Amino acid sequence: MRIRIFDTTLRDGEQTPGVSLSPEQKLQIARMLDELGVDAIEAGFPVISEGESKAVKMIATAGLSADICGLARADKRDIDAAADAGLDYVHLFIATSDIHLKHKLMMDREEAVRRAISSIEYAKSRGMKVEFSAEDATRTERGFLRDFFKQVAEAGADRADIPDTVGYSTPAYMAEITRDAVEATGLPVSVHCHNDFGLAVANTISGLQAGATCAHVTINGIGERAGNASLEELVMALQCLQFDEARSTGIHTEKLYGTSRAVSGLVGIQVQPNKAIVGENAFGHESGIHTHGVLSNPLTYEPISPELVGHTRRLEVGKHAGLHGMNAMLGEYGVKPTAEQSKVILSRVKALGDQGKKVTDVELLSIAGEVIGEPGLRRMVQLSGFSVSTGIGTMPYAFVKLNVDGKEFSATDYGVGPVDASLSAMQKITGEIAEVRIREYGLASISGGSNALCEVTIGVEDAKGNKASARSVGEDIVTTSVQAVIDGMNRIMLKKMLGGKKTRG
Ligand SMILES: CC(=O)SCCNC(=O)CCNC(=O)[C@H](O)C(C)(C)COP(=O)(O)OP(=O)(O)OC[C@H]1O[C@@H](n2cnc3c(N)ncnc32)[C@H](O)[C@@H]1OP(=O)(O)O
Ligand SMILES: CC(C)C(=O)C(=O)O
Ligand SMILES: [Mg+2]
Repeated sequence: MRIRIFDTTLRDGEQTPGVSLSPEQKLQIARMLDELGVDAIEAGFPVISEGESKAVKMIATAGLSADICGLARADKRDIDAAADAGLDYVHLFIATSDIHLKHKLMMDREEAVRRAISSIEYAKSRGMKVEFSAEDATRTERGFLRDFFKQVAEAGADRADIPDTVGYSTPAYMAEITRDAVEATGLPVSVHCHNDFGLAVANTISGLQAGATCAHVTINGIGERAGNASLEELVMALQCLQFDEARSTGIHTEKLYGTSRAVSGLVGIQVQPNKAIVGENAFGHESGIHTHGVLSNPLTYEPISPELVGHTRRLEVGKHAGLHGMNAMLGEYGVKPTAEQSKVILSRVKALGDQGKKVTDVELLSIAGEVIGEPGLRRMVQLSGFSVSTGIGTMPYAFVKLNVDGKEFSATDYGVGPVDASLSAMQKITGEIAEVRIREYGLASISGGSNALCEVTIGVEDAKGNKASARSVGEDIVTTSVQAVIDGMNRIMLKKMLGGKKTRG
C-alpha cells in the first residue's frame, strides 16, 4: 500500500520554540521537500502574520509537485487568509477533548461540532479541499470522537486527521481510534503524532497499520515540545522493517541525510548525534567487536546501508577500539603497521581514551608514526601563539602564530566577532602555505550554563579539491574553533602526504 507523506516541517516544525523562518527560507525548504518526494507540504498558518501569508503564497505558486496546504482554525478569518494566500487545500482544526473544550475554547461539545461543520462548509464554499483535525483526539472521549468524525465527513471534509496533540497515546490505542475514524468517516485518514513520550513514530505506524493512509511528519522530528514523528525514521521503518503488509512512500531516501542537514542549518537546531537514520553516529562505530563485524559485513551492526539514506559510515578509535578497526583506519591512509606495532599503537590509543580523551584520526596517525618510526606521520600544523581581543565599540582582532613543519608563520586580522577574526587570520596563513580554505563552520553548545562545552565542526578544502572535516570540543568557543581548523589542516596535509602510497610498515 502507498502511504501519503504529509510534511509539516514548515508549520508544526516551525512552531518549535525559538524557530522562525523568512518567506525565502520557507520556500527554500519547500523546494527541498518537493525534491525529497513528499506528497503534501503544510506550508504554514497564513493568518498568523504577513510574512507567513507571503511565504504560503510563494510556496503555493512555486509550481511544486506536492499538494500545498495551510492551517486554519475553525474561524472565517483564518479560512479567508488561507484562500487569499492562494491555497486550494486547507487543514482545519478544532479541539475535541474535554480539557481543551472547557479550559481553552470555553465551549461544549455541541458548539465544537457546530463550529467544525460551519468552518468546513465555509472552506468548501471558498473552493478549498479540507483535511479536518480533531485536536487532542487521543484525550477525547472515544464515543464523542467517533461521532465528531462522522459529522465532519457528513459536512463535506475530504480527509480526516487524528492528532495525538500531546503525545499521550499508546500504539494500541492509536490503532483503536484509527479504526473508529476510518469506519465513521469512510474518508482517507491521517495520523499526526507528537513525541512527548518518544512514541511518535511507533504511534504513527500503529495508526497506519489500523487503516490510516497518511502520516503527518517533520524533518528531524522538529515541532512543538518534543517534536513530531520524524519523516526519516518513519519512512525508513516502513521501507525496511517487517510488517503484516508492505507500505511504501514516494520518498527518495538517498536525499534524507542532505535534507536533514539543510533543514537543521536553516532552523538552527542541531541534529542529536544518536538520532536514528540521520544522526552523525547513526552509522559510526568505535567498539572493536562492532568495527570487526562491520568490516567483514556491515549488516552485522548496521540494519541498513548508510548510502540508502545518503549518509556515510565512519570508523573511530578510542578506548573501545580493537585491532581490526584501527588497522582498517590506518589502512585508509596507506599505513600498514606490523602485528606487534599495531598492539603498541592500540595500547597508546586506549591510554588516551582512559584519560577521557577523544582520539582523532590525525592523532592516531601521529601515534602510528612514532611507533613505526615514520616521522612524517605527525601533526604538521601546531598552534604556537594566539591572542584575540573583542568588546563593544571596538573591532574584534586576532593574532595567530602557527608552526608548520618547523617553520613559523603569523598573521593578524579583524572580523565581525572573535571567532571570525581568528579564523580570518588562520585563513591567511593556511591559504599561503597550503591553499587551504575553510568552507564550512558549525558551532553548537553541548551542555547548559555559562561554562557550557561547545562543539565546533569545520570543513576545509585545498586548491586541488582535497577535503577534510574536523570536530573539536572545548570550553572556549574561540580556541575550540582554532583547534578544529588546525585538526582539519593536519588531516588535509596528511592526506596529501600519503596520497598514492598504499602500504607501509
Ligand atoms: C496544536 C497546534 O499546533 S495548534 C496551532 C498552534 N499554532 C499557533 O498558535 C501559531 C501561531 N499563533 C499565532 O500567531 C496566534 O496565536 C494567532 C494569530 C493564531 C491568534 O492570536 P490571538 O488572536 O492573539 O489569540 P491567542 O493566540 O492569544 O489565543 C488563541 C485564540 O484562538 C482560539 N482558538 C484556538 N483554537 C481554535 C480553533 N481550532 N478554532 C477557533 N478558535 C480557536 C482561542 O479560543 C483563542 O481565542 P480568543 O482570542 O477569542 O480567546
Ligand atoms: C493543528 C493540529 C493538527 C496539531 O498540530 C496538533 O494537534 O498537534
Ligand atoms: Mg501538532
